[in-house]
Amino acid sequence: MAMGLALSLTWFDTEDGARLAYRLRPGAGPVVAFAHPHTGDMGSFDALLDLWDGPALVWDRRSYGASGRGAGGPAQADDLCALLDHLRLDRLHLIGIAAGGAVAAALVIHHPDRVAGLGLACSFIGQPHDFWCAATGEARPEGDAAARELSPAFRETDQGKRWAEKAAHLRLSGAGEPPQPCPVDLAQLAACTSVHLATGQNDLLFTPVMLAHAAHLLPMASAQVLPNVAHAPHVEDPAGFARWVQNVVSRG
Ligand SMILES: O=C(O)CCC(=O)CC(=O)O
Repeated sequence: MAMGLALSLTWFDTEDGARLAYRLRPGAGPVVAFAHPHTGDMGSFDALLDLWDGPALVWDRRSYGASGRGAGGPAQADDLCALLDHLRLDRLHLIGIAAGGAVAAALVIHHPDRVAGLGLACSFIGQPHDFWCAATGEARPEGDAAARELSPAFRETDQGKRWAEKAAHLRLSGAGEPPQPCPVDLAQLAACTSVHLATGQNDLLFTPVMLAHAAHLLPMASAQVLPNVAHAPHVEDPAGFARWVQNVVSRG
């Protein structure tokens, strides 16, 4: 069952000169594209993609991992749209984690015909964190990235330590800087079908209470709390996360 990504690293040049790194595993059935969070790059899906053996696309978002910055032109969702055009992927399933969720949601709003099913995990959905704190009365957690984003037990594991090293490396390399625009209008998203929300039971950043508020704002969406994980469910529990992704794909 474990296949990893069959194809090696490939590159796509945007119009403004950002060289984007991606991996595509083709095959029968719908492609699922995974948009990574601010604390990771496409490599953060390695364990998940050892379990998920269907067609898949991952890429380093502009300025993350191996991808360049270009002249700072288009919004992030435009990068994804250009990549999909280049790959001739007319329609796919799209999963966005944390900040990757804003990219995924923005693509769906502007190109609803291209996305068969949208899954947003641990995502502020393009709103500032203060928006969710004000709506729920919850506060921003303290501490470093690992303290804010990982379950306490997972932090102590080798994978947890590797996650923290990668997050620190990305921060030092200026990944995500300057911030790239990715506006998401929740009212527009509410008009989209096939939206699925999730967050980790232990997520201190996008808490289960915030998830309930998001489900209130997006009443057409399904909402699920993923057990025993925090803000990086794809890394903490790849098998459980793969089951949620399968659910998104099955429900379309
Ligand atoms: O922008 C979001 O939805 C969440 C931002 C965040 O949690 C940082 C990350 O992507 O890891």
